[in-house]
Amino acid sequence: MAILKKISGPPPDAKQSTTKVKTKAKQRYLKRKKERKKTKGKAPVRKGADTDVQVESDDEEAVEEDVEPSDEPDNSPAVAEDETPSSKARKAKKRRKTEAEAPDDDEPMLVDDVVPEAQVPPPPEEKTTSPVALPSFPLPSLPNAPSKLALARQGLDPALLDAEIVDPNTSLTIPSDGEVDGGTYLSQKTRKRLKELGIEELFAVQTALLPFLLGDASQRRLYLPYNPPRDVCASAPTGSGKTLAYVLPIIETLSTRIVTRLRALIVLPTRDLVSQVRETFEAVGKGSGLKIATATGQHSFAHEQAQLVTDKTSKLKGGSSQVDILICTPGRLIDHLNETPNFTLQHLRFLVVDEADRLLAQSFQDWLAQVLAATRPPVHPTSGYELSQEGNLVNLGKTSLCSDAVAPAFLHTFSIPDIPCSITERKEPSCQKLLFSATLTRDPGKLAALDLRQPKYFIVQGGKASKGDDDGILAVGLEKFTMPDKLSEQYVVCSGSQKPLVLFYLIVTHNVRNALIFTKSAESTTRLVRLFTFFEQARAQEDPNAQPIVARSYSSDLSTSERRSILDKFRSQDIQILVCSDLISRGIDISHVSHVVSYDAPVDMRKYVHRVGRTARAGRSGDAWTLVEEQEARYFKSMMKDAEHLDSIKRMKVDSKSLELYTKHYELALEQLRSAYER
Ligand SMILES: Nc1ncnc2c1ncn2[C@@H]1O[C@H](COP(=O)(O)OP(=O)(O)OP(=O)(O)O)[C@@H](O)[C@H]1O
Repeated sequence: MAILKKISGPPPDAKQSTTKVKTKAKQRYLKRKKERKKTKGKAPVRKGADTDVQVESDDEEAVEEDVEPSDEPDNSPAVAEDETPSSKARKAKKRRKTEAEAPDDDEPMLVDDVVPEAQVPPPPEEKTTSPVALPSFPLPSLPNAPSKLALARQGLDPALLDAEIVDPNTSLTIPSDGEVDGGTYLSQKTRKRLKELGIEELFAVQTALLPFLLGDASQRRLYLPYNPPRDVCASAPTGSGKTLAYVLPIIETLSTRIVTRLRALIVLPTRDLVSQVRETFEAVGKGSGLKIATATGQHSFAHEQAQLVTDKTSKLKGGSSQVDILICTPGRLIDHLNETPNFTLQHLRFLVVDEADRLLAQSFQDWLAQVLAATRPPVHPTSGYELSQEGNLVNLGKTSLCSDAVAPAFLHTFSIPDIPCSITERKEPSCQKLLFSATLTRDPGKLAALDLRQPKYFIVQGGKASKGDDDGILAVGLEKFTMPDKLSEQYVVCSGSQKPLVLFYLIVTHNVRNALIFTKSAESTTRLVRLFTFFEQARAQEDPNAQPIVARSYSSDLSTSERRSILDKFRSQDIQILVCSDLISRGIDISHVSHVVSYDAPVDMRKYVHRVGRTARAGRSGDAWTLVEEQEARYFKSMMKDAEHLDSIKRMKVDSKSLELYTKHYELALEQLRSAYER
């Protein structure tokens, strides 16, 4: 605005009025001058028009040069001398007439009021020159879109630039016998155990993590108070063996323990996952002597307490753990932290957060902050001892001290005020955090809550990316999700009313016998299972040779024991189709799942990745189908496009003619469902 004002000069009104004043004053002055001349009779002869013009012109110049002389001509001595009374009267009459003829707005502008030329501010340039066009400025335009690389770099955690990008096809054969570990860093005993379990080689994520966690002998110790270990964040596709990537190092490191302390804590989002991970620990750690427990709320609190601690009566600074490894859900963990006497996390050597992005989003009782606080020594220790006046150490009776039960980093809690000694030296807790997920967030803001210590990132991702180069930065910065190698993905667009029929058609025509079908809610799982059961009955009635497919629902509506029984039946293939909510979209490992169907399309890419990841696990092949309602198609495609995944998912067409084959059975099933709900 300021610039515009400057350019355009004073407002037009002001300019006009200045011009007007000058012109009229000039006119009046010239008139009077003429009169004076006439009166004096100095020019009795009437001049020609040309001469008149000339005179006027001369006078005008004089006025231009010196307005001051417009001092009342009446007062000029020459006039005063020559004036007769009659001419005076005439002049006065003329002046009155002139003033009367002047327009109203001229009223205040008497000759006396004319601003002398010298005082008039110089006229702005525009007045005399032709109007100048406003300077033209370039039109505003959008800046160039930042490059992908620039976007990827934005806000990138510096630790991510140092991320190790692992090729998903990397593997390492586990040597059978003998002392040579073949670069696996696994003990002979563990290797033997793995062979018994049918595991012949390490998968990509395992080949990267084992050397990092076990390679350096000094880092394998239980306590590292002066050289605390670096934390680890691992992102690898679904079914790529992340569980063994932490189970193996934990078992190898803890097997050296002499006394039982809670040294590994594994936090998982669901009870089902807790049971599954426990099975892996038990299978691999068989014969290691390590004690494993779970806390999920499946059993009574007292029962769990009895499993976790030996002594609930006296207060022990170092705790009294009965277990080496605890696998739990966050809610129950907090309950034990707050209410189970002698349950302590001070000895933790490993804190594993599996499905980390999901757990970080879970703010239940601020569980993470509480857990992290429990692994750190208190800032202001309250010693259970004080010095008597005689200088003796007096036990205040608050705690029983058994020094070898206290973690080194917590020893200073026993220091006696004002007496410096070696145990007052601050030591770091030895707890190493290990984070895992197929969709691990790389947002430093979200990971900040974990207070990671020099985190080392491992990213299992295909392509030509490698550490530090542009592709590597793109790979880590843009959160691209990697799918299992042998996963084939398709989607079908159909109307909402035809969706169940399309699903049944696909199941029957593709002879699907091991499938997980995901719906959006627990309630819709039940309804869909009922409809499918009626459909199968209708089909069996028409064709006695047809083997009805058994489907069951699996959701949070069921009790834990019911869920376990259903999962067992599905694993043993007594149930062929499990219609489930997203409760088991993460982590659940059922090897024979051949198809995953998203009956209700997932609303975010993370959910999609975890759902489809229930098939094509551990190098097997699998199919993922997504049923997309017509009105959802645009959103679904844009979601895929944003994730740079649209090219990998193919559209499958199901024409209405094909559906006619089963329309009769479907309508019958619908009828039965309606009457079932009416009942
Ligand atoms: N080295 C290996 N050799 C053979 N099978 C393996 C190996 N490592 C893991 N597996 C098997 O691969 C399957 C998938 O492993 P796991 O459940 O750990 O995958 P994940 O990466 O945790 O997947 P998700 O992200 O879905 O939780 C399991 O059945 C596991 O037993």
